Amino acid sequence: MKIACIGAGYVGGPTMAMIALKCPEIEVVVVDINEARIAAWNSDKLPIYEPGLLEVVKAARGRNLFFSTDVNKHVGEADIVFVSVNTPTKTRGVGAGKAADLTYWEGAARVIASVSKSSKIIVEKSTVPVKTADAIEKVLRRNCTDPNVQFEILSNPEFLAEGTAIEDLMAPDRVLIGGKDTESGHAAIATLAGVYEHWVPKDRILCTNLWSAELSKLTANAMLAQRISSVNSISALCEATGADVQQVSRSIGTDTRIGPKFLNASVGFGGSCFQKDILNLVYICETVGLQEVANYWHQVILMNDYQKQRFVERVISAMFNTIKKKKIAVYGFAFKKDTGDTRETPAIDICRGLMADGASVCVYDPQVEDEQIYQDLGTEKFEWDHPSPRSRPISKTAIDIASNPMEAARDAHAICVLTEWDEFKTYDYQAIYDTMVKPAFVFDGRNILDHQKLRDIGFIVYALGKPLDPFLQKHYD
Ligand SMILES: NC(=O)c1ccc[n+]([C@@H]2O[C@H](COP(=O)([O-])OP(=O)(O)OC[C@H]3O[C@@H](n4cnc5c(N)ncnc54)[C@H](O)[C@@H]3O)[C@@H](O)[C@H]2O)c1
Ligand SMILES: O=c1ccn([C@@H]2O[C@H](COP(=O)(O)OP(=O)(O)O[C@H]3O[C@H](CO)[C@@H](O)[C@H](O)[C@H]3O)[C@@H](O)[C@H]2O)c(=O)[nH]1
Repeated sequence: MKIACIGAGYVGGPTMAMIALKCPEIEVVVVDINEARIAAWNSDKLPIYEPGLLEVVKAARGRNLFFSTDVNKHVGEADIVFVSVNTPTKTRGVGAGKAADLTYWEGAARVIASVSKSSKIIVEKSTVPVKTADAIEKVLRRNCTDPNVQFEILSNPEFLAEGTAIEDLMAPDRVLIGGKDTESGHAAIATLAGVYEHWVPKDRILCTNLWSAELSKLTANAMLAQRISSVNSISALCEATGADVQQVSRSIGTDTRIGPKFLNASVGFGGSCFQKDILNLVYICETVGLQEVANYWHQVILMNDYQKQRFVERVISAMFNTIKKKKIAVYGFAFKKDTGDTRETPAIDICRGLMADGASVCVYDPQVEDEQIYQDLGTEKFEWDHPSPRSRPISKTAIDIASNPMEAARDAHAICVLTEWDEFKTYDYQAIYDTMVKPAFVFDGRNILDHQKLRDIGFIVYALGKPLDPFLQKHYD
């Protein structure tokens, strides 16, 4: 059997590496039009940072795992074609700002149709709107000239999270496969399930109809993001009442009906998926006339925007309502720990918000490349991406990036922790404090530091969703 995967990104690369590792008898080729990305997959400096990924790639690469730019050849030869291309939010035209842009998906489908000489199973790995399989089937059927070639389309959404992709792929909570309720549909589902059964227990492989699988992916992300927005809304209430959001999270999370995960209050959720997929869900609801349902889910995004804005305002008011010309160290730019990915990271809006008030921001992140930070802070965002008028592009010369945490904090008035990197917990904060302007502030947007220890050193500490430091209360009560 030969598998080809179109799209060598955060999903295509790791998922195919895992399939190749676990199924040595299957040839797996990941193809992409981006030559630099393919070259990086063939090197020791992979295009994405993901713990454990290099080991998995090295174990299978050259044996039964290959990365190539020859899309036509490998797709043409494959029995199963996974499509794992990007499906970003549409930026213009009908549905701009909400609907998923399926240009890359349709492009992939046209390539598959044009190069196929044998029947294939086409697997939707990308996150797509409900009913995409229908549209793709039409494109495939109308563009394939060989009448003997049949396509069976399956939906097999991916649930891995960045930073834990290898763990998630190694032992997934479930693998979801949606297909048609026909004989050929069932056969295709069985073939794909057979691939996963090499390492995933059968009872974790869920089979549904196509539309349930497509909708389940959007719903899972909406529900996960909704938990974060819910707990973030409570973090604001905690600060106003003297309750502690971590205590509240623990108290409610021990109720088995609620569960403990995804209840960490934060500066807001980021990443390439949550906002995009909720906007997509909102758009689907609107197009079928369910405006109240659309409004309900849209509120999850509005609460996320509010949380980022609230953090910026907290920093400004704590520092005597002026941060003009004050150096502020930002620890962490990635949207979460253990990844170098910055797509939709809350750090963009927060850095811009601080700089809009005149602060001189100095960023330190253990994984994010400097060029990425310049690009993220310097690029105009779309209207639906920056409800705060403060979120304006920043010129490269105004952005300061440090290569280590000491350098970032030297002569700074404050440190803002925006990503929960483990290494931030291990620093010598006494040494850092000694180099800072006094009063020295720490704004812990992830609640990862030892706040009592920091207070003992002399820092004024703001911890998200926790009772306010008496020093800060003077300025708010
Ligand atoms: N990032 C995640 O954690 C995650 C998790 C689950 C699902 N998803 C979904 O998976 C999909 C892919 O996400 P990603 O983060 O891997 O995106 P990505 O942007 O990292 O990778 C997509 C790749 O597809 C390539 N591509 C686009 N059109 C192509 C074509 N016609 N032929 C060959 N290559 C083509 C691009 O060059 C790019 O390298 C999205 O739909 C996303 O919503 C992402
Ligand atoms: O309690 C929490 C948990 C997460 N986050 C933030 O939420 C964002 C998203 O985190 P996470 O979901 O762990 O990472 P993603 O890689 O975006 O993964 C999500 O999006 C993927 C793409 O669809 C799905 O496959 C995954 O199942 C889903 O978790 C990050 O900014 C986190 O810091 C919080 O603020 N509090």
